[in-house]
Amino acid sequence: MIEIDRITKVYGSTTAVDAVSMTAETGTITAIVGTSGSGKTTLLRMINRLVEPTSGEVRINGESTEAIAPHLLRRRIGYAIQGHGLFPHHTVARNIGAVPELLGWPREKIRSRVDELLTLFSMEPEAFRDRYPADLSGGQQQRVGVARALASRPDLLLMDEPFGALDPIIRARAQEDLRRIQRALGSTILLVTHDMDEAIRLADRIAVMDAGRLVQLGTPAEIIARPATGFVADMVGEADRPLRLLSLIPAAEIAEPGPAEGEALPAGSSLRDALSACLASGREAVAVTTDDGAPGRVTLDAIRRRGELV
Ligand SMILES: Nc1ncnc2c1ncn2[C@@H]1O[C@H](COP(=O)(O)OP(=O)(O)OP(=O)(O)O)[C@@H](O)[C@H]1O
Repeated sequence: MIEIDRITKVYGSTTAVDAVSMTAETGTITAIVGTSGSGKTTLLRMINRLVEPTSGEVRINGESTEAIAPHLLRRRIGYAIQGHGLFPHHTVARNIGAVPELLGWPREKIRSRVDELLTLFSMEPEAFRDRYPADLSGGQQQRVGVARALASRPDLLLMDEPFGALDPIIRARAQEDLRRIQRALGSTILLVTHDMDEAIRLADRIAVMDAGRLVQLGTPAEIIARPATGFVADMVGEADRPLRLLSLIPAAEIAEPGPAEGEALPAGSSLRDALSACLASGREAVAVTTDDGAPGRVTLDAIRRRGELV
């Protein structure tokens, strides 16, 4: 578990981060969201002590980070940033193996870890391990950057706008990959983003920052349905709130028995997908497959009721 306890950073007359407290459970993704200058990056960098806090404390599995030398701490905490920060003159394998090498892992163990991570990221080890960053696409470089941050099985992975430089299609794929890999490895991730859609898609919990303060911490559904302040409501986007809520609810959850015309929605579709399918086909209901595999349907009326915010 990660515990952040009244952490504060003051620069001259600016309080960049103002007594922020929050916890993140092991094996979860927490997204830190806020407008530019709200203190997200400063908060993240105080966790691995790239920025020294003015006051307050961070504990990782009960151990205060103050008690650990910063260079040792950073070997235990992965860090992935926008634009990946790969070493250009090192191969993919050396980039991914950089921290295990510092930790003195045996060569064979590093090699098998590199191959395991490349495979997890859908990059054939034979084809990629000896390439240099310049010979990869932007999306591949980004995957190698995240693989490097995960290589030593860190207690925690910090990510600062990791997908910021990617185009929307590659970005959506990178988000799906991250979620899949995070589940497979059970990693604990704190991720900074200014993109509320990204936070909603990826995070178990969202922390909203405004002017250095934490203004709300909750699940995506809580943040959308009950924004704590006008600022949070603005971040979610007033007009988009019902659609965003629908995107979090599986269609199977409100499926009812009965026939519907057309092909069934793929398993795992959300109510937003169901709404879209109804609108596109001009039908009042769409066929879905329920969790127990039986045929069912979701009606426009049911979607409308579920999307109400009051
Ligand atoms: N080294 C520094 N010296 C002085 N002020 C700083 C320093 N680093 C950050 N700040 C100030 O602290 C505040 C928070 O900055 P921070 O970079 O944490 O915000 P952010 O939410 O990550 O913004 P962005 O999304 O634009 O990266 C800003 O007002 C910034 O100008």
